[in-house]
Amino acid sequence: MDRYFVEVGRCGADLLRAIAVSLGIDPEFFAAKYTKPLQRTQAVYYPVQADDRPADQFGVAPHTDYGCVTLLYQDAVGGLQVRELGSERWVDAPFIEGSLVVNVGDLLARWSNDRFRSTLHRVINTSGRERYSIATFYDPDYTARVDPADLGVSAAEAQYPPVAAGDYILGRIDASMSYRKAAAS
Ligand SMILES: O=C(O)CCC(=O)C(=O)O
Ligand SMILES: [Fe+2]
Repeated sequence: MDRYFVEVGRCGADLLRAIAVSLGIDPEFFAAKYTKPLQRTQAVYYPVQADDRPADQFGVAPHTDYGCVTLLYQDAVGGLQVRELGSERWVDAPFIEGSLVVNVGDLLARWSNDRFRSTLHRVINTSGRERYSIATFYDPDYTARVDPADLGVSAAEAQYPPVAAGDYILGRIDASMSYRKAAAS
């Protein structure tokens, strides 16, 4: 797992170079924002879900990830679905040997002024088998300034003010926790 953590982080850094090139900015732009990245790599276990489960029972309920990019390794069981933009359609993201699924998160959407859009996704494991995945949230330094202007967004176009990456991500985590607490009380 230690080795996976390091290698998947390298993969995330390469991916961000490609994203920088696609935005027409310095390929090393993100490297300077990832000197002590907020990288969380976690294994997730999904028990078997019954065929007659309630409609609101998910392995993971529909959500977007909070940060910049998520690199997901999944096993061959399947169950990950992504929502097609502009439609109500859930599309399977099946296991492909030797591949990682990449999700754009809300912070990259914000940074790029929505040129990159975050991907709504969910997991429903109706395979009858247990499922495992390893999700890596590859996010910038806590103090990295996330300013759309640095990604070539003009002041007139910018929809989001600058924010520190860690403040944004922690704010989102706190909000989801208080929502859960409120729902439980
Ligand atoms: O395990 C998966 O396939 C997805 C996990 C996920 O979406 C998440 O942890 O944010
Ligand atoms: Fe996710």
